[in-house]
Amino acid sequence: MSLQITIATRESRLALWQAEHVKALLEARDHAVTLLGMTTRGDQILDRTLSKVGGKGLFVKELETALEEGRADIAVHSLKDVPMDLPEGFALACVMAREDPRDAWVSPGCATPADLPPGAVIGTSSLRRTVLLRAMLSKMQRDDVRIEPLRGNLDTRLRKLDEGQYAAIVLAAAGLKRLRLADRIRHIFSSDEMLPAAGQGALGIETIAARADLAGALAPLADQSTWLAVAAERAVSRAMGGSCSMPLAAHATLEGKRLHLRAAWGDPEGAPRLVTAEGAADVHGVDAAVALGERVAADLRAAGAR
Ligand SMILES: NCc1[nH]cc(CCC(=O)O)c1CC(=O)O
Repeated sequence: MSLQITIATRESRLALWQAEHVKALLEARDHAVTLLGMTTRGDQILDRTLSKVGGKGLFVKELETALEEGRADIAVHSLKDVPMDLPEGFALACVMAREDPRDAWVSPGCATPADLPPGAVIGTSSLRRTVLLRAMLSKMQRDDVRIEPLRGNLDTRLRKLDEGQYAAIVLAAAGLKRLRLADRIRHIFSSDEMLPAAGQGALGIETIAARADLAGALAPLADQSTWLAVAAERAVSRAMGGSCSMPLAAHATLEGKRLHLRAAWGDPEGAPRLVTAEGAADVHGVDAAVALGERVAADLRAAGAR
């Protein structure tokens, strides 16, 4: 059955690309789709790091209000920005196939961190990237390198790099690839070098939980392997306190039915060291993926993560 579907979306270039992507997929199945663009608190606060102003919920609240008031039917999110527990009455109806989950190094002058000149400044505001970079730089005996805050949408961050405020910045490869900015990438960190954030690279579609009428339209967009991987990753985050503003990485990969999960935590104020944990399990459903995530989180805590 063909439906009339309105998509609530933020208005950054990346958010609009993602909403247009979902629109095209739904239109290909004969649904009539309209976009409802909106500005969120998270888009307006550009001068402070997100963890200090309330975290990622800031990017989804206004979209949820539009769903609640019936102004939109679905909201498209970068899954990384979606809180571990949605407010009562909302559901993550669909997780789509993941883009590249890794982090990218963007720098006009330095092919990798090893090329950084003395005293160089790297830009990032993510606590996860900060603790992972600190650990990496410490191993390289590069305590001279500074890591400084970098906020704003992708274009803003690239502009600040081009203006010379930073020697390099670290961004999600997925966002750069979606906006055809992959030519800016000098190096993609392997997950051994820099473990990705829970949900990085995946898109999630949120609805009011009661909207069973949308299930048929959304089912063809869902990707079961991504769903299992991100369920495990998000279970680590939830078990570690649920906050998205944690210096925490969690990344899972599926080989057949075998789900491998790794997690890392670093103390932003402490020594530049990482606490890590990993595990694997045969998964036939989301419960086993979540159980693996909880087990790895318990190991991470036992190893000293807070
Ligand atoms: N926090 C902002 C955000 N949310 C999702 C992405 C990238 C795309 C993705 O992970 O799907 C980004 C930009 C970045 O981290 O560089």
